[in-house]
Amino acid sequence: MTLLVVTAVQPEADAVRAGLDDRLTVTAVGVGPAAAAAGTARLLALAEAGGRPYTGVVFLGIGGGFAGRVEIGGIAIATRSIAADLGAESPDGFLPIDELGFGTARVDADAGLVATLRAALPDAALGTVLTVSTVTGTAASTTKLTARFPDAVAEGMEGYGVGCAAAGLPFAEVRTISNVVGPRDRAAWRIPAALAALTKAAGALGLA
Ligand SMILES: O=C(O)c1cccc(C(=O)CC[C@H]2O[C@@H](n3cnc4c(=O)[nH]cnc43)[C@H](O)[C@@H]2O)c1
Repeated sequence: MTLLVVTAVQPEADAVRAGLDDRLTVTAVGVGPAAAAAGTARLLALAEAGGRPYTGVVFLGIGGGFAGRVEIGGIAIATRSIAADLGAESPDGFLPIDELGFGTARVDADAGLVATLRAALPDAALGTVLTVSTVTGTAASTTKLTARFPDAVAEGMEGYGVGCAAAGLPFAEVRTISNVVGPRDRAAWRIPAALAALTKAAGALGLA
């Protein structure tokens, strides 16, 4: 498989590069679903136009972990990436786009990629990884998300966008945990620990 490996920002790409073998390239495509989708789609299109198409896409980056599911410094492997805030607000609560009939907020991870990643990262948490445009920062929002997505293990801002750009190519999202999803506490973020775990997680891709 010729994998395109993408991250959100350059420090993540640098951490991933430290764990990758030379066969794979890694590119920072930007923060948030729109930038990540656009950047990933451009890289895929350029490779295809150049006659050297990628055959799979993996996003690696730091993320927030849901309490009790994955610890800070731990690793989460997405079984699916879901845009948690893609839909409509209503007096009766949030209506996901899937219920509105305008498409889906969900991208399933490739089973083969997930199996490879799980084998290489046996301690990783497995489950839904949520994509948001606004980092969750209150207990109330956290409660709403965990009620809607009881199998959510982590939260990020790019996975769904990258999965959309993959457009049916095998896709996977891996998050290393920098913080607990909940009331904003910037001082509690452990970005260096999450970046170190990214380097470890990247080594798994050499098996893909
Ligand atoms: O709130 C802050 O002061 C703050 C400080 C440092 C970083 C941020 C971010 O918003 C980083 C967003 C960036 O990192 C990913 N990420 C990491 N943790 C989370 C999270 O709990 N929820 C969503 N995204 C997270 C994200 O994918 C971005 O690339 C804020």
